[in-house]
Amino acid sequence: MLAPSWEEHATCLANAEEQDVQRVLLDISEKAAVDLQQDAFVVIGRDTRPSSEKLSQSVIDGITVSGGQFHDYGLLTTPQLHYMVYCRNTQGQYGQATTEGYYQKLSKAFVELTKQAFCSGDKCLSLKVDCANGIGALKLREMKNYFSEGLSIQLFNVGTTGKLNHLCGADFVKSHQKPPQGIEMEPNERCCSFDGDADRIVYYYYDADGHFHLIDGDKIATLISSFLKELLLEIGESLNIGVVQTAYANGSSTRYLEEVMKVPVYCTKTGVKHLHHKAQEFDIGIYFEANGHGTVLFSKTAEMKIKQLSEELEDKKRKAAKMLENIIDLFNQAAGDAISDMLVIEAILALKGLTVQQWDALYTDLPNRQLKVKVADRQVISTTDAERKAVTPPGLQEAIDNLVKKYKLSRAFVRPSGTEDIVRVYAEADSQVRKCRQPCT
Ligand SMILES: CC(=O)N[C@H]1[C@@H](OP(=O)(O)O)O[C@H](CO)[C@@H](O)[C@@H]1O
Repeated sequence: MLAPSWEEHATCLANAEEQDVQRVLLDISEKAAVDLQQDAFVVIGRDTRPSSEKLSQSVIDGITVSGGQFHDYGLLTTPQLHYMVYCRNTQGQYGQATTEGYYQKLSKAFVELTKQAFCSGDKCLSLKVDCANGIGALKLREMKNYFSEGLSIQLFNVGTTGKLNHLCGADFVKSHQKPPQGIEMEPNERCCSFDGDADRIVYYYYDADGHFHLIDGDKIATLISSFLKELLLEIGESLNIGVVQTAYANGSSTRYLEEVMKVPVYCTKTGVKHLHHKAQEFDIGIYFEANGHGTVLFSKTAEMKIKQLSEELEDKKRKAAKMLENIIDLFNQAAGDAISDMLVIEAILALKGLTVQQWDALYTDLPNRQLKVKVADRQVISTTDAERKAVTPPGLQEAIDNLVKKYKLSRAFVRPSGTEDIVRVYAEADSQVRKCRQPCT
């Protein structure tokens, strides 16, 4: 099963009285169609933090004393662990449940795609990757020989000296809107950052004038959506596409997707489980949080149709259908995955012949700020409309509305964080120049 739904189930359990646990478990197994007669099997993976080894051993001890079965993969990125579970739950149909299987599946699709971009075979992409001093560094190092034909990567912040996510990684780059420490960047050079467990990715570059440009999850979703839409147009198939975002998506991205690309956009609550579930409603569900966490899900119908067309169609149309087939294999459909997303993005840029600047120029982000505020009790704030409107405390939403209406293309919201004891405040508008009530001196 996919982890997001289990998170919900775990919350359910944590809130249950002891005597209710049995009933809750039965309810969960019914909803998730789990056969309780079957022997339990636990898939274990861990990251590079010193605590992970002990935690992992405790899980193994617990399973062993209760007579359960398990497979310990040792070091894995979070999305690789999701991939292993997905492979096992589909009896190997999705892929082979080994790191070798993961590397081969993704690399094969990537090399096939880039071969089409570089027909002469004499070109190769190059990219600098900030690994946030996390597990991504180990896994990319293991994997890079599998795709070296199409992409040459240089790894930074590989964990030999620096601390996990400290002054580096996708979250640092996104929230500070500046490059990580420890990476050497030349003007117009394409770079990306993973987060510590390699389930998020953001891109960035310095322009010739020394300005830093961040390309976040919204722009990643836009690049992917436009590529997939073009391919569907080419093969003449009208599969149902949906893009799923959260309230943190920049207003420019939503407008671009809806008004220029004519792709339907949906907003869910923050947290990848909400986006993942919504994306499952489409033939092709593209979901990304602005912070770079996301993937694309293809329905069984879409997958079968594309496979059939890649056999039936001819010439350019067949080529487009083949590309779609490889793109399906290249996306980790179990969870958002920095390695898989990186390979998808690199393949699309190569196939479309786009530079990082051209990709960035698809639309201009509205200036925005996101702050954390410590309050005595964050739960006094409750929200509605996918967390875009405050319901309580009374008067809060009116106060926000009164401020927001003074600015053009403006939007702001507050919500209690689901992961930290803080309230998050987000605001965007057409300009970041402060409007003075009094004439400025
Ligand atoms: C604004 C923001 O980035 N929120 C993050 C953060 O959730 P909060 O509920 O906002 O604390 O952590 C989540 C889990 O990593 C991630 O999915 C989400 O995008």
